Amino acid sequence: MIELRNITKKFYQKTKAITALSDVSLTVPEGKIFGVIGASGAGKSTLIRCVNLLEKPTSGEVIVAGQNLMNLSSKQLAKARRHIGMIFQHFNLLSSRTVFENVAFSLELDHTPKQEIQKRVSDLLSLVGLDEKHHDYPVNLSGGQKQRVAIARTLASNPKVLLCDEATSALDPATTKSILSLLKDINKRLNITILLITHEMDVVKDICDEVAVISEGKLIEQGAVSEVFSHPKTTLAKEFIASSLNLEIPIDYMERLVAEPATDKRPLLKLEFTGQSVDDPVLSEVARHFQIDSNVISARMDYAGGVKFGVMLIEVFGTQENSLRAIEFYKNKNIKVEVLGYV
Ligand SMILES: Nc1ncnc2c1ncn2[C@@H]1O[C@H](COP(=O)(O)OP(=O)(O)OP(=O)(O)O)[C@@H](O)[C@H]1O
Repeated sequence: MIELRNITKKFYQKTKAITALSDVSLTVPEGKIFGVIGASGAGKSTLIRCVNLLEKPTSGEVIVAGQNLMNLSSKQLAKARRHIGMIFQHFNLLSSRTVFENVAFSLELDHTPKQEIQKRVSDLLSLVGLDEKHHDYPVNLSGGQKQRVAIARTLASNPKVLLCDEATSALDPATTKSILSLLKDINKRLNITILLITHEMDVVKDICDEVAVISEGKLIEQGAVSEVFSHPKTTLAKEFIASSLNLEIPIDYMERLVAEPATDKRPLLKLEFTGQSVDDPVLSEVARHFQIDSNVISARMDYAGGVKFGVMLIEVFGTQENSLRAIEFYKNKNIKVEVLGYV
């Protein structure tokens, strides 16, 4: 549904050329959700803006729904863009129009009959969960509600493709979840292909089928989410995965933590489960084999694309010799073990 072929984008500032994208190629199959993740300045916004030619690539091809957008006249491009919806981090609603009028805007421009507009907008507002808000103005809505209006507005023109430019970055975690689940729902129900850019691995984990990692204008890794989570090849992909598994040592453990073993102290271990870790009941196996008891201090286990991964802090009770054997056992199961200290 979306194909970028060898896209390069250069910006020129006086005599200086900045290469924002360098030979980027990606394919998003129909009905899929594809995420592009990268740090600030990596080229994400430029990439997504190239898909509807808000930025014209310096070279390369942009093919959406079988049409090579680079070859179209401006009139043809305007028509093709109607099938490419876009939502933004800061919603971009018209503040002088009500929720209803914002969603109706593109239909009015199209001279859609009034009755039809009434029905279509009501259906869309119902779809995004805003039945009660027809006559409210954007200023009186929460961030999540504003993004729902923006989604309804873009759906009004029956897009085949939805581009999401950091659509949840201005929202709190709970609202982010609800908007992501709305996007997933739209993707499934209306078979709309979604390309999103984000700097948060959680967004990718929650809704994407496929992911590409962008760094300094280049796609350095891409594949199915399960594949990238289970076998990340680049350091950057590993860092993004680790960032979605951030676990901190609780303060009272931190206060007791020392670097060296002592008779009255127990090891505090961090166990990291990746897609390569063996999916066995390891805590109870360690208890049985090595007479080691484990106290789980905190844990964050998750699934992405059918792969279990996560991180766990455990306090280990047992002899020093058995603790070392348990650590070896975990390592043999491809679980990454770090001795954080002794508590
Ligand atoms: N209009 C422009 N003129 C000159 N340079 C630009 C322009 N737009 C982007 N750039 C440069 O291109 C590079 C990529 O920028 P881009 O905004 O695409 O990154 P990003 O990954 O979206 O970053 P962020 O997450 O901070 O928005 C940066 O070095 C940026 O300074």
